[in-house]
Amino acid sequence: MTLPKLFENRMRELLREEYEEYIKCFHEKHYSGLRVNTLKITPEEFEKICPYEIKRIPWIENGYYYDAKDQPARHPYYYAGLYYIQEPSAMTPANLLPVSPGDKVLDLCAAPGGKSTELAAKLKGEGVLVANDISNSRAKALLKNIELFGVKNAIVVSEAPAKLVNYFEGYFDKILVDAPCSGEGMFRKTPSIMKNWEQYGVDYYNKLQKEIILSAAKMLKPGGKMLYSTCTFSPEENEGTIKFLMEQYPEFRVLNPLKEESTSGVSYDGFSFGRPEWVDGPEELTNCIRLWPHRIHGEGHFITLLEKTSDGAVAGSCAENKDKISLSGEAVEFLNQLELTIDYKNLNLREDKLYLLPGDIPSIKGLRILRPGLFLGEIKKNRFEPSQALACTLKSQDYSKIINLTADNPDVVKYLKCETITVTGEYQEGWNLLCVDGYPLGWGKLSSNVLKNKYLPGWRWM
Ligand SMILES: C[S@@+](CC[C@H](N)C(=O)[O-])C[C@H]1O[C@@H](n2cnc3c(N)ncnc32)[C@H](O)[C@@H]1O
Repeated sequence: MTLPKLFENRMRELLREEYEEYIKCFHEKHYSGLRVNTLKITPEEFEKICPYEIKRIPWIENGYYYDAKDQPARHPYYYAGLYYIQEPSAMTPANLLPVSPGDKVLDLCAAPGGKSTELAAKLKGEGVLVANDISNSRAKALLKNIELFGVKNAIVVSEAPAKLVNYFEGYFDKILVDAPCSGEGMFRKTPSIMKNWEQYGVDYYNKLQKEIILSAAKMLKPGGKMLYSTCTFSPEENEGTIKFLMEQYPEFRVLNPLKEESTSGVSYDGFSFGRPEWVDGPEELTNCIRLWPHRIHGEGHFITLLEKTSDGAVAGSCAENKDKISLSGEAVEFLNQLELTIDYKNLNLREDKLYLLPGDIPSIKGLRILRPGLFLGEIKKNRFEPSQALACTLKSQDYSKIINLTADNPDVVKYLKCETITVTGEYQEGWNLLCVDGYPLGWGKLSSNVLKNKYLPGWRWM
């Protein structure tokens, strides 16, 4: 692999005696990882059913290395949302932001959702996650991952951060800013990023990062915590951005995230700290974390946990759901059958689509919203069609009409390819939830042993 000369020179200057060791890692393979979705399964349960070899990532409780030849994205468990494929270092930011159930959380640069899905898992369905990405096409991928993961309490948005400030000033308890960056930490895994680095350079991204972090700062509650991360090494984009934030907003201080979290069973060996001297910045920048590919089994990353200490902006008042609806007929009948807590005052009907909104949120009218909450289904001429997203939030015990197949049954892949399947056995007619080894995949409508396929066509197995 040929690295850009300018990059090599910069790295030699930064790393000095460590440079040779760093450069050697380009001759080694990169590591593949998956992160277990704790909304659906515990790591211990997953270890029992995982059909291929996995090994714990030392610093991520629900993260595992796998061998690329095993292709976990082509297994029915992937389609059941049991895990997310994610580079091991990229698991660290969401892991180190201390999110608790009930928090109001913003993921400002969220697509395709690698970190949002973990933040949602930490919320355990309580509180709200606003997952945003400025790119509409990338936000669509984000939406898919949020729904596949079975997240009930997310709003998916595609907006410029500065516009969100008008709606959410001082509102969030926790914010993740996984900023667009020059991607130096990913050169080994995705060499094509080098072209981008040469075309745009560090300064282009640094300008964007400064704009984004200032908007994020305004949306954080006093006492709230914000985690800033990149997958690049350059001091300007990392310590430099944090120094800039602290000059504009002196109420921010840098915390040591490794001291914040309970570290039982987790090893942070190989983590490096921030370098204030690289940007002539304050000493507390040593609390930042840098992951180097020659020190851990993962790619390059940078992480800073910040706290907003003093009184800043005041949270906007929460809007009532003014579009309250009274539901009747099939929709109510269907929803009443589910073991799903539905606060009926949070139901919202937009055209023929029925949503369950997260409670306690400001008005979001005027924003580009991909999902205002959990999409429950469509009401068509008084008939109710449950959605794919709803299927993904359920556990098999939440609904009585279940067709459960084992992962090695060829009908599972047939179903995921949107084909009609025939079932034999004692099943009830109507809407059935098709499961693989007890984990829901999607809906089908059963009539005389023929299951009409209702799997979302856009998600089908290719
Ligand atoms: C590093 S990626 C995010 C990866 C994501 N957090 C994940 O874990 O899957 C950065 C994202 O920032 C988005 N982005 C670029 N400029 C932005 C801006 N001005 N505001 C918000 N997001 C932006 C990009 O579309 C991109 O999806």
